[in-house]
Amino acid sequence: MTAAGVTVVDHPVAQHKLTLLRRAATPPSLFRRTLRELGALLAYEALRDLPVAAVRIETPVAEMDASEIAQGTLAVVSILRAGNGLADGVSDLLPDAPVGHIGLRRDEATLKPERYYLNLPRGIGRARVLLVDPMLATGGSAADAIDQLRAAGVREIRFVCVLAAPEGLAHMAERHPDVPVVTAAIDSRLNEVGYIVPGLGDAGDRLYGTV
Ligand SMILES: O=P(O)(O)OC[C@H]1O[C@H](OP(=O)(O)OP(=O)(O)O)[C@H](O)[C@@H]1O
Ligand SMILES: O=c1cc[nH]c(=O)[nH]1
Ligand SMILES: [Mg+2]
Repeated sequence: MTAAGVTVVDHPVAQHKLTLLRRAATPPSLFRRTLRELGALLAYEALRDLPVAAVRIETPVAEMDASEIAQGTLAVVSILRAGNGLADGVSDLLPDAPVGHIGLRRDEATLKPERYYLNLPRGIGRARVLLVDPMLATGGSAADAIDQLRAAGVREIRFVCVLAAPEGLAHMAERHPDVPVVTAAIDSRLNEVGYIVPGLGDAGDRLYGTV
């Protein structure tokens, strides 16, 4: 467990969508739509304590004190490629939050992440960052993405995934104990080629039909 905590979103709607993602027979079109919907549900839970600003508004009936998420409070960062499937759902929920991208690909032999792209929104150091990637397997990709966010001056980060392996959670606890993890499930283990078991396969390939 990470010191900052692991939240498993066990809501029936989230679990139903997770089952669709896990099924090998689910085609990319349904996988993409479902990952997007689950991204919104997981982000909703991960942002439960996001600070809001007071704002005076007029309803058709009266003036009142209301609350809103101020511009600059939140940024979303997606770990390419598969993270984009979740990030689209977060953008459905919070369309004004800027979205950054960190390009990482896992080397099939070493299972270590290789960097190939970085594009972060201006002023990201002042925002809380929701870092999204469906799979936390060895944890190498998430930990490296967090290293890059820290180097850019980000202080508060939450990591949202669909599936976490115990090995990935242990890696996060060691490298980034202050980063909370929100996931739809914790699976049993990694197999000999670093895939989550029972898992859902290669999230990027299933999202983009590149299997
Ligand atoms: O926890 P780890 O062991 O680092 O593995 C998880 C990473 O592997 C997958 O990406 P992949 O490298 O397959 O890239 P893709 O999204 O482009 O398919 C996944 O989306 C994570 O980024
Ligand atoms: O099971 C896994 C592990 C890493 N990356 C994936 O896409 N799936
Ligand atoms: Mg992949």
